[in-house]
Amino acid sequence: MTEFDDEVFSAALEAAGSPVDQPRIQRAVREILAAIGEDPDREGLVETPKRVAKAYAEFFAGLHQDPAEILSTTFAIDHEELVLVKDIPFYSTCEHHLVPFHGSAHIGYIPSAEGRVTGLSKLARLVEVFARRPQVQERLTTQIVEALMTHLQPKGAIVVIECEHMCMSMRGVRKPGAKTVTSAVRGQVRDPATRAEAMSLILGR
Ligand SMILES: Nc1nc2c(ncn2[C@@H]2O[C@H](COP(=O)(O)OP(=O)(O)OP(=O)(O)O)[C@@H](O)[C@H]2O)c(=O)[nH]1
Ligand SMILES: [Zn+2]
Repeated sequence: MTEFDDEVFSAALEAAGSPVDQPRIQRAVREILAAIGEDPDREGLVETPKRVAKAYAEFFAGLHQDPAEILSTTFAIDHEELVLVKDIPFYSTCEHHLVPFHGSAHIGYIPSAEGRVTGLSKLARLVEVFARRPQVQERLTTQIVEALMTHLQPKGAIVVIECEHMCMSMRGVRKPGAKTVTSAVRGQVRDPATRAEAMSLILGR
């Protein structure tokens, strides 16, 4: 967790009066500790249910945030071609195993005919809204591109996400380092030349 994430999400949770039921999570975590054969009352674990509840409120804060609000700030700029923010790092939680998957998102769009664009940071915030939920990578990718299309009404958009899934690294098949890449492309970015330009900008390190 970077300092940036900590700062942004603690502030967001406080402001929103987090609707995550932390006492309920605490009770469940205490049960899990007992179920694995640990002593939930030993010194090192006594505060753990509280810490986990707080962490879960942060991991799943996106369930209570509205993408429309994030993309509501737009301004007109005379730019009719691709705008791309790449290498946006993020952490999400696999909905099958409740362990992290993490990696980078790359988001591009071609502004609407009126040249309405949003602030670049809003694209990174959009990733956080959908990543901070129980997720699968394909849905995360689609939700981001659909939110862009709905709320910015651009001529087209592309989202590419590259992740390592801890459920494939630390358990199960145990293949650390394996990367999953997903993409979703809409509107004019589907045009082969535009799509190729976007992909070369994304992949050119
Ligand atoms: N398509 C997709 N699959 C995912 C994602 N995250 C986790 N999975 C997969 O979800 C599947 C769940 O499979 P199950 O057979 O129900 O669960 P499991 O017995 O824990 O599976 P293993 O991981 O193979 O041990 C696994 O193959 C995971 O790799 C994701 O974001 N997208
Ligand atoms: Zn998983």
